[in-house]
Amino acid sequence: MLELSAISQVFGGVTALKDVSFNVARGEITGVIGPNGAGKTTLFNIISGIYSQSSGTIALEGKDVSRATPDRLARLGMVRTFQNIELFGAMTVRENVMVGLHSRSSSGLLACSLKMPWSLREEKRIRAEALKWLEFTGIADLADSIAGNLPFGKGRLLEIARALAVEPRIILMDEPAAGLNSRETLALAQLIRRIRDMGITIALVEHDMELVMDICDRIVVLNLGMKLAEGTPREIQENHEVIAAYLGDDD
Ligand SMILES: Nc1ncnc2c1ncn2[C@@H]1O[C@H](COP(=O)(O)OP(=O)(O)OP(=O)(O)O)[C@@H](O)[C@H]1O
Repeated sequence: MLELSAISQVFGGVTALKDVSFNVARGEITGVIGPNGAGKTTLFNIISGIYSQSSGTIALEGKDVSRATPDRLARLGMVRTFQNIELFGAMTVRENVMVGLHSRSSSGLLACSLKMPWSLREEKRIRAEALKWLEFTGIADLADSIAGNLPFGKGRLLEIARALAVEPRIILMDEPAAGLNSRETLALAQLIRRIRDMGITIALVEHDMELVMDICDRIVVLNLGMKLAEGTPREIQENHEVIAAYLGDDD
């Protein structure tokens, strides 16, 4: 689904990533883990088109997307969520999801805001579609609440609902469990599995080891900017180099 080949990133004199290669398999949950400063965020910013890597290539479903912008990646079916949730705080929960749907609709945001007759029908369809994704993520009862007033955990679910609404083929999740309590983290694990079971590929960066070991089909471990190991959760848990890297981490 997603192929990374020899990705390197140098910031000034600092090598943040060196020759990192791995594949994210279609229909699987792939976790990227590693001690602080390992290069996880940098790698995610490169994959999602926010940074342009110093060298190396990226292919999405066989298409070269090495220098693709986030917009182009979204058109090709790749979306991401952020560690620091990015929502339209003054809009309602439902409107936040509708924004993504409008960007794909035929009548567009302008026609809808002018309330053109054909766009009213489209608007109704989009409202219903948005509600469907709020139901899927379990926050439909909050549809008319102002997004900026949501508790953090619900905000994260809204961000995921908005990402799903554009019907991506792959979702990148940047620390989806950050800031969640243990009950919310368990619910998130179930939600992520349900997304995978719909056939959507998932790649995530995450610090919560229990969550990663629980939900990931495969795990890639970065350390000091390099790929240290790759395998099933069990293989990673038993890998001595991985254990040593984490014991050396004072996180
Ligand atoms: N914009 C930047 N400019 C300079 N150096 C950077 C930049 N971004 C990251 N780095 C450096 O690259 C290395 C990898 O950082 P990165 O944030 O990707 O690690 P990480 O694995 O995400 O860490 P954490 O788990 O703490 O979030 C670090 O040494 C960091 O200081």
